[in-house]
Amino acid sequence: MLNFSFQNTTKILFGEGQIQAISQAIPKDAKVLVTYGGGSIKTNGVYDQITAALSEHTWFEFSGIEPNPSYETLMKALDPIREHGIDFLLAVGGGSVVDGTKFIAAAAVFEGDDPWDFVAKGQPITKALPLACVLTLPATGSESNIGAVVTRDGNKLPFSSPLVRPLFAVLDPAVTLSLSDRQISNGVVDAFIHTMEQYLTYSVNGKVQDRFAEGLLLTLIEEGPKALAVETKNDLAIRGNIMWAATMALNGLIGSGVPQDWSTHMIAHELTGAYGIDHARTLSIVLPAVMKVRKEAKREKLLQYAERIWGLTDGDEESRIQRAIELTEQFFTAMQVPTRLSHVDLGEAAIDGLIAKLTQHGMVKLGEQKAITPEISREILIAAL
Ligand SMILES: NC(=O)c1ccc[n+]([C@@H]2O[C@H](COP(=O)([O-])OP(=O)(O)OC[C@H]3O[C@@H](n4cnc5c(N)ncnc54)[C@H](O)[C@@H]3O)[C@@H](O)[C@H]2O)c1
Repeated sequence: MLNFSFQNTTKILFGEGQIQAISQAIPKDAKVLVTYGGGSIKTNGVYDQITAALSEHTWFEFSGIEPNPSYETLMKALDPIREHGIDFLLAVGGGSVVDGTKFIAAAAVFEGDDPWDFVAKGQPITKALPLACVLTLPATGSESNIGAVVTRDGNKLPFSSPLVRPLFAVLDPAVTLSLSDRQISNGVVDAFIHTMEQYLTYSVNGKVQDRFAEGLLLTLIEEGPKALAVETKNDLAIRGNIMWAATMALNGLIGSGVPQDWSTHMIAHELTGAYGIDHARTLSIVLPAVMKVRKEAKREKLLQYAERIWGLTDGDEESRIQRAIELTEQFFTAMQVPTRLSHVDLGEAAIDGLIAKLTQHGMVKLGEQKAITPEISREILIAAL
């Protein structure tokens, strides 16, 4: 395997009732800003649990962080931070709220002209307010990683810094019971594709990473559909397995010491940026096409994936790979997400604009071998039609 250094400092507080643990986990003298989204936490009891847990803290709130959080919304949080001398951020929500809060944490103490510079221009983040989170939607892994994605004027861009890694993350599977089927699907598929981005590359004999990744993929394939089925959807053990799988899929562990792809994400971000399609639903469209177009470069891993995930050992290599891609698409369909651009009413006419945006965003050498040029991205989008 490749050399690596791995450190994940986020303390995980897993299990039912763990929200109350934030009363001890946040310093008593902190001035806390609780950040959240559109208010689902007010109807599912999470807000009340936060209020009870913070009864001895000084805290304020900032709401309205939307899915695919926007720069404009996030910048509004800087006023209450300055006004109240906030020195600790608690994100309560899904990946959008956690990502948005990471941006706020760095923007609040940014010393340059415009915080967008650390997103669009890669200006280094040298400080950030401490943050932690209560996760309400298992999907992104943002709760214990250093990444975030923010959108400005249709440009959806990632940034990362160890300084924005949450100090702790509460993972209570019970808070996911209020999720809609659509959000459950999105979360399972997002976690699945995070795993694939770090697994389906080329072999460096990283046996531990591969088998951890395969364990996550198998868990998501086994438990994902159960979280949608009427008889099992409220089963907390199923929710718990999905929640922990999603965290583990993108906390740095399975990606350490192995090549990583991320072309599916970079191409898919343009679909969200341009058309506002849910993150996971863009990934489920792009990944099968990446598997098809990059079949040769990924051959060895595709065969391993076919055998270990789908039990495919009969037939020639080509037919096993083909079948593994079909089964991946069938899994996505079972999870009720689209697998073609046509499923979201997009056709060939959209492709020029998406390629122009990718190029504008510097996404011109994507993939584990940096071999995916805009021309190959075009092939991928055509394969996804
Ligand atoms: N930081 C990372 O490593 C990383 C990785 C992948 C994706 N992302 C980004 O994360 C964002 C997507 O995050 P997400 O998939 O977690 O979804 P989300 O945070 O956008 O939430 C989706 C919807 O679910 C609702 N919701 C959340 N929890 C709920 C609950 N318990 N009950 C009812 N409704 C609830 C939200 O209000 C929202 O309307 C995208 O912007 C994506 O690009 C970040």
